[in-house]
Amino acid sequence: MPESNPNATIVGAGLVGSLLALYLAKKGNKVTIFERRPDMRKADIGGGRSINLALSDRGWRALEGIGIGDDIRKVGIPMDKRIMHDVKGNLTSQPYGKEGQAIYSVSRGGLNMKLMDLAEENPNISLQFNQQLTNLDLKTNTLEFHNPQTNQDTWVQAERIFGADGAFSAVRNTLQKTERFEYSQSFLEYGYKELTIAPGENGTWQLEKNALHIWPRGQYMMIALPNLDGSFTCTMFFPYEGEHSFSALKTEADVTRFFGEVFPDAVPLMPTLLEDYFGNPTGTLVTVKCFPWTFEDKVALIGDAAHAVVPFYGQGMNAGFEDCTVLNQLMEAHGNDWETIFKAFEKSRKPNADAIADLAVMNFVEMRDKVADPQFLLQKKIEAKINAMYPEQWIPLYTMVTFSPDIPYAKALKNGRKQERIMKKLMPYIQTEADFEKPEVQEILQQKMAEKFSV
Ligand SMILES: Cc1cc2nc3c(=O)[nH]c(=O)nc-3n(C[C@H](O)[C@H](O)[C@H](O)COP(=O)(O)OP(=O)(O)OC[C@H]3O[C@@H](n4cnc5c(N)ncnc54)[C@H](O)[C@@H]3O)c2cc1C
Ligand SMILES: NC(=O)C1=CN([C@@H]2O[C@H](COP(=O)(O)OP(=O)(O)OC[C@H]3O[C@@H](n4cnc5c(N)ncnc54)[C@H](OP(=O)(O)O)[C@@H]3O)[C@@H](O)[C@H]2O)C=CC1
Ligand SMILES: Nc1ccccc1C(=O)C[C@H](N)C(=O)O
Repeated sequence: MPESNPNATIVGAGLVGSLLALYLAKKGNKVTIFERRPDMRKADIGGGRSINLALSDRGWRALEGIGIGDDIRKVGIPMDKRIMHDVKGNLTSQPYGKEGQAIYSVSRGGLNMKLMDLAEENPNISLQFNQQLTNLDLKTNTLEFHNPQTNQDTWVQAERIFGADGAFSAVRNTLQKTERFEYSQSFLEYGYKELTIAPGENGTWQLEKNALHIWPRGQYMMIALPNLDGSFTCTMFFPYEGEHSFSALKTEADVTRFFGEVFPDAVPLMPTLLEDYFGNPTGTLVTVKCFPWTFEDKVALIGDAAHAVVPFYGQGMNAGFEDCTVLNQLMEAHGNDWETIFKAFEKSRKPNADAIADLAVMNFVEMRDKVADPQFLLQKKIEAKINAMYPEQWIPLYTMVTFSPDIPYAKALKNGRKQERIMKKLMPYIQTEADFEKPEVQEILQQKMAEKFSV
């Protein structure tokens, strides 16, 4: 029993679904969003487990496209460096980019609610909460939603459906049953747990505010991102099994002893450690790849539903927001020719989604292990010098991914691999920053750069 016939039906009012609605409405579409959860602005349910997120240039570009970049920037905390904490509490730091470049810690719930507010203000967007997609019939483009609060089911016949329903997407589940649909999911043998560093007196920050803090411990790590109220949200990435693992920490005494040994400078700042550790769920870490992302001119996957990546580059949402930027460009180029838009969308985005998936896994090794190695930090300083010498040809990988919204992820990955090969040749000659000036180093560098190295 069809109930309505909107132009665009979005499943999921998460970060990407809410932003997508604004872009679609801007292009004259009438949009209805169906969200499984209650309205987070009314219910005290927060914004999910990860309470802050790192927002960077791809994300900013998409937010600026709907005119809210400045509003969000006001409530974001710039983090211009990593600060590493060793087991004795000694600190080292590594800048993310050049002077003035930073990633921003923003509240996940705050950002999602802001996007929902804007969507609700728009007369062409309707938001429906407590509507869980339970069935999708691709022949008739009919969606079935279940409202767990009223126990009622609703059927909606849609013209065009966008699956923005996250890493465990129900829309994708339906596409999986179509012919030749490629799908893979791969879980890390690690989970994550969110913990808290409390605010200091009068809402001050007990660690350096404008930094992302890392406690790299080889096979595992903890990180902390600042919040506006002076607290930090910590995330512990830890194996499920093994000597140092979730399964090995069973009692309060286990947790107190282990954290005291491996994160001694953080523990005194974490008065709710035991409450958080035993009260918060252990999250899974998954990469999902699939293809195609679209079905005829009727259905498209977007955001995590199309490409869930592990969180270690802080790019999942940024990549989903970039999907919206690209879709918007395609709507501008092709008007209402949705078949062309969908085909071009998946063709352009798929290689980039695959690349950020690989980059994210690589960044886990960098964060939990390499950043503790002085030789790695030296290499990063040398790369900054090469960048200063060859600003057009040599842009550090982190900068290409994070601060260069025009360089596709796939190109960044390819160039990053080339750079790594060159660094492997140079670093054996370099023990200090001054060694960069050595003639043999300069000679190898010039020779490699001459071999047609361009971004
Ligand atoms: C620990 C962690 C840290 C992260 N940190 C960062 C970071 O710093 N920077 C960054 O860019 N990214 C980060 N990410 C990734 C980021 O969270 C995701 O990429 C982003 O949330 C994807 O947005 P989305 O809208 O596609 O999916 P989601 O945010 O998951 O939204 C999906 C929405 O769909 C709804 N939904 C699900 N199923 C149904 C259904 N059947 N019917 C109706 N509605 C449904 C959900 O309730 C939800 O509201 C992190 C992820 C994790 C796990
Ligand atoms: N790439 C990654 O490693 C991960 C990414 N994310 C992304 O982070 C964002 C928000 O996270 P958050 O709000 O915490 O998400 P949630 O974990 O709250 O939401 C995901 C929902 O998906 C369902 N689900 C199905 N299979 C699994 C599974 N194996 N593990 C966990 N959940 C599963 C659960 O629904 P039910 O309770 O009905 O079974 C769960 O409530 C989302 O974008 C999500 O896509 C989240 C986790 C991992
Ligand atoms: N937001 C995150 C969530 C989980 C893990 C890492 C991040 C990061 O942002 C890491 C940052 N880009 C870094 O490379 O230091």
